[in-house]
Amino acid sequence: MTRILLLGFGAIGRQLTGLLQPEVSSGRWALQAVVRDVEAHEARGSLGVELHSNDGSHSNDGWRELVDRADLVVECAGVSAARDLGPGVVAAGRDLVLTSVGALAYPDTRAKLLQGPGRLHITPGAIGGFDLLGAAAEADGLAAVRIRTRKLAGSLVQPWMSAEEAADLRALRPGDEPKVVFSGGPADAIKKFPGNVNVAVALAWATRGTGDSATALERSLQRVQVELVADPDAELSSHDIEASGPAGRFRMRFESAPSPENPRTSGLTAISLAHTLRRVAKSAPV
Ligand SMILES: NC(=O)C1=CN([C@@H]2O[C@H](COP(=O)(O)OP(=O)(O)OC[C@H]3O[C@@H](n4cnc5c(N)ncnc54)[C@H](O)[C@@H]3O)[C@@H](O)[C@H]2O)C=CC1
Ligand SMILES: O=C([O-])CC(=O)C(=O)O
Repeated sequence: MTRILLLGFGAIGRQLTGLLQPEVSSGRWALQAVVRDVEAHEARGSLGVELHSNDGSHSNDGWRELVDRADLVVECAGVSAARDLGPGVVAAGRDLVLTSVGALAYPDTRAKLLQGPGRLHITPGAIGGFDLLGAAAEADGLAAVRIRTRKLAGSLVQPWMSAEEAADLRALRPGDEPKVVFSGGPADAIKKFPGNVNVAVALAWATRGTGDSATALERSLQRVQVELVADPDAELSSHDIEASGPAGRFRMRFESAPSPENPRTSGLTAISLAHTLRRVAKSAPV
């Protein structure tokens, strides 16, 4: 039996649990989840997952024991939790699947996550096409990589915004002009919108090319250009990717229904994560 420990049991963790029922009900996989407040989660239904509470600190004994007993840890809690708790997982020799890929944009976290001995696996999440883009990047075939993400305005409101900025976003109504809320690189984007642009860092990871992973990712983060748009007409969250260079010109568009539990998150993310887990479990590289 493969013991999988979920860090976080929100929209992605709960949808993932449903998607993994074939493995769970056959007894091949067992799921546990670390949450902030067990009682609150039990009130929503634990979906058969054994829940444990965590005070958010990596020195918590309960958390360390759970990690030691797991075969695989799956982070789906947010960039901050990934930065706080992810490095300890790989240091303990456990494989970690990262959903909050934005954690890799922070050089100190990146160094620890890539240091091992546990292996780090990155889910493509809400976007895809990484096989082709990765191949082109490895052949030095890409010179420019761009991603434009559109989401409903309300899902882009952040705690650091002024009351006026937040109110302007919330006031956008269908038919109003879309508003660009960020334009720049993935490392700045993820600091400002940690729950919305993990895909931009994942795209930088996918197109990092060859060589030492940490150095290659840093270079790639400089190349990727991100635009984040609040779109009052966006029934679906969308990601438009454009990459070009000596290998050619590639355009991809991903549109997916937002998760009913968390409108910041595309429903496709958990679907992609389930696929990543199945590949990791078979030890195929993802
Ligand atoms: N790679 C991708 O394409 C995408 C990545 N994401 C990432 O996935 C994260 C989770 O997304 P959702 O499930 O939609 O968010 P959510 O807010 O619905 O669920 C996250 C859960 O994790 C819990 N949590 C946070 N810190 C914790 C800790 N230290 N210990 C235990 N539990 C903790 C929260 O209380 C919450 O219940 C996002 O914050 C984002 O970083 C989200 C969408 C796409
Ligand atoms: O789910 C999405 O559409 C993308 C997202 O939130 C992220 O990358 O953080």
